[in-house]
Amino acid sequence: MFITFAINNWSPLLFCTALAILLAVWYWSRSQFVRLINAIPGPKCLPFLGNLLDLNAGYDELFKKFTFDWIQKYGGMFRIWLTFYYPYVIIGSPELLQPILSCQIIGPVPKECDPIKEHIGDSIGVLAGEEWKQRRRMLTPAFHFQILNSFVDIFNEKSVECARTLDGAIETHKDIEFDIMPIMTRFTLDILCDTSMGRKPRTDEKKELYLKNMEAIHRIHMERFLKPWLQIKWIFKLSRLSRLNTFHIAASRAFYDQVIEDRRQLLKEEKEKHSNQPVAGDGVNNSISQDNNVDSSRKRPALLDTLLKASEENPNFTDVQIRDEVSLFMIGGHETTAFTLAMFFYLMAKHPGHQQLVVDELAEVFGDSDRPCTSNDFAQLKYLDCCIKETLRLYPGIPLMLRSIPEDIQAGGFTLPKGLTVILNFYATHRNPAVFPDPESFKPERFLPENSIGRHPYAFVPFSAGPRNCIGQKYAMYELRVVIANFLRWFRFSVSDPSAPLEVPTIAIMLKPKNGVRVIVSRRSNLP
Ligand code: HEM
Repeated sequence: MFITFAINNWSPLLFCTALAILLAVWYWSRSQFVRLINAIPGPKCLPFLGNLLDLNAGYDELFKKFTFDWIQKYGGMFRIWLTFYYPYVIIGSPELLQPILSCQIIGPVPKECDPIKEHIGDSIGVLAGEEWKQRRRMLTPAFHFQILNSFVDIFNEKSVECARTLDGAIETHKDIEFDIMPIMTRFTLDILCDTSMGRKPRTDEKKELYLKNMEAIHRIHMERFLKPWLQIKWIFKLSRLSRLNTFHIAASRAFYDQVIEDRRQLLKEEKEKHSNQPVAGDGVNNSISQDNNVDSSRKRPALLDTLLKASEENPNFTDVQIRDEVSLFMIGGHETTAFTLAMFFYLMAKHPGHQQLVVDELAEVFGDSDRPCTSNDFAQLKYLDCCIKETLRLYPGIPLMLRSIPEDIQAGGFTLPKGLTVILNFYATHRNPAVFPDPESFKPERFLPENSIGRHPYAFVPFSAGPRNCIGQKYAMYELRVVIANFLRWFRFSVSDPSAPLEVPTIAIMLKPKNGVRVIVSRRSNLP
């Protein structure tokens, strides 16, 4: 009786609500925005659900559809609908990437990045427009080549330390494959802490804790990407994941705060010491670098100094903003390089002929000397550079990038309307057979100058391209060259079955090896 009463009394209201929703959907579906998106080819959509059922396939299946099946079927660009309301356009060809990446208007990051924002706050990675420009201008000097040159010593010192760790692993595993990814991750975190923050994290325990927090945060982000309802803030807040997220973010922030406090304290002490001496040029960095009585790690200008100096000059640049930048540098700067190093050694192990060519080149440059690698050697390490590029082509650490279209953009005869979220697929772009024939094969020769003539400038974009490209690109290349030049002089990498197909990594915001990066490591020569 109650139900009959409710239906009788509420049915006009229900009817009107349903009609209003249908009208809104009809109006929306006829809007210019939707018509422009639907002009782009893509898989068939169901009413209201769009491609939701196609997408309910797990990361690996979805990544395959985005990278191979649909990109090939629809010719480098396709659209999908998450229900009738959320469209995405996936782009995987150089010609179509160019107008988006080269756009001079730096738009806001898409709403899908909100979960990441909770961690990296208002750092350069999420700023837009004038704010982004100012921050980029402020941070760029931190990557000046003189500063990068001063980091080469750290790359060399840390290489020796990591080589000792690898020696221990060789001893334990004795000619059997083992996963080098954890060793590379700790190694690049150590390097980043020394170069960016000017002091390594106090204990291995703190480092381990930090890495565990990062892993947990990544897992939570990925779960939120795959489950659209978890992107609705209030629903997420009710979930157990939200409490875990808050816990892990707070723990990683405590780590960053400690690093910042340590460096600030050190700078203060140095400044006090120098208060009676004249200071030339750029205050903070020089006051440290001119002191010959302090140990070398204290003398080096750290990337963090740029931020601390900016906060001294501009009180609007707050401690929270410094911490946000530190968090982005820490995330963007060590996992990407760790993954690239591990995949490089894996590819060398799979291709002993190519490994030998790099070793021969190193012998030409270094002879029998065990001297450290310097930036003056880089120009001669041509084949090594080709191998690094081929590794980044096959395994770009950041395979997919989300961008919000800041103004209507023409691409491939279609209009991408302002406000649309596009997914730039670097993984697919790097596997375009028209640009890179036999794309799944490791062929470093593709990057020899004579074989690169006429290649589209957006065909190889592991560090993205255009105004918002990776600010740490040169830093990463310096680090990769020095570490590889050292390790391939000291170690030999191999696998038990070179004919097995190449590893297909999974995606967890960045690329991630599914079963670790398993290689056999043996000694080639003594450490210096
Ligand atoms: C192999 C190593 C690396 C790869 C493949 C890589 C890749 C990328 C890519 C694709 C982007 C663009 C992301 C976007 O716009 O959404 C980016 C941005 C960025 N990267 Fe890297 N990166 C690497 C190393 C580094 C290092 C070593 C640092 C710092 C020390 C760094 C710091 C940053 C920062 C701060 C941004 C944001 C730039 C901005 O928004 O203006 N990266 N990186």
